[in-house]
Amino acid sequence: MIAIEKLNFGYRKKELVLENLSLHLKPGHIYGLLGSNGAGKSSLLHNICGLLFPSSGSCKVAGDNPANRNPQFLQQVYLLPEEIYLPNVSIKSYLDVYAPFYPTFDNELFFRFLGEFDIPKENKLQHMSYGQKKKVMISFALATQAKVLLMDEPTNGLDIPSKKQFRKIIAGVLKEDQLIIISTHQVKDLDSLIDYVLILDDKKIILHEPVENITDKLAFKQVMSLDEVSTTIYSEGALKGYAVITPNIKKEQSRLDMEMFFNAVLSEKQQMLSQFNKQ
Ligand SMILES: Nc1ncnc2c1ncn2[C@@H]1O[C@H](COP(=O)(O)OP(=O)(O)OP(=O)(O)O)[C@@H](O)[C@H]1O
Repeated sequence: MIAIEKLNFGYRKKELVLENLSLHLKPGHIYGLLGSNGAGKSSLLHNICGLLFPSSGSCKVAGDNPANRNPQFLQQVYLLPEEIYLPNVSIKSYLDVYAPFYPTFDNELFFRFLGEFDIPKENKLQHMSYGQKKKVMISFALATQAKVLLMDEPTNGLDIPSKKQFRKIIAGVLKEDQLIIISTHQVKDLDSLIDYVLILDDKKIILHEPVENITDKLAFKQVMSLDEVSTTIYSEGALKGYAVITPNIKKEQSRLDMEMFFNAVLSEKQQMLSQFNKQ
């Protein structure tokens, strides 16, 4: 569905933001795109949907080159941007104008999501808070049923109960022929939501793993003292003792702590990545 080969991209000629980046993504999955502030997540999403163009390399999405901006391609791809700016109209007028652009747009689904987010459908966009507007746009994005759905920091502006609601809604929407990428630096928000982790660092994708592979290779544990484990790769002080990541030699079951995993990959890069490159 997405095939990117040796992509180079920069806002200025001599300063690349993405360098020699290759990435292949399949439909039927929710990918979490993680990276520090300024790592280039938004730039990558914009290249995928044809709002920015690579300086070299190839980018194929749903069989098309996004840079061509073919109308048929654009109808299948939806980007929910990090910052949203909405016109001063009612929700209904917004739908009347923008929904027809997406042939697969489902009005019923839109109003169902709006209801789940507790947004009255008669509301005017100009009378809403930023978080409420974000919920309208998340509902709109999901109702497009676009084949490629890109969500850039979708949980920014949502309160804690709404983040939970967001997770619940996303978990129920994915279709087999659809692919969702959720980009964020608020790594915790992706817990129990995604099935693949992508980490963007140093201008490229340094990690691309299914969640179950991560917990197969690594064990996430709580210990009172670091002496209890001999093969710690990474540790963080926790309320009671330490949270640690070790190689999962005994094939123990543990739950992926997304935030700790992300911190560990950035701070113990070689050691963490080598766990996944072993045969
Ligand atoms: N319009 C622009 N012109 C010039 N440089 C830009 C522009 N937009 C972003 N950049 C630079 O490109 C780099 C990548 O930015 P990008 O917004 O893609 O990162 P990000 O991973 O999405 O960050 P964040 O998590 O903070 O949203 C940063 O160094 C940023 O300063």
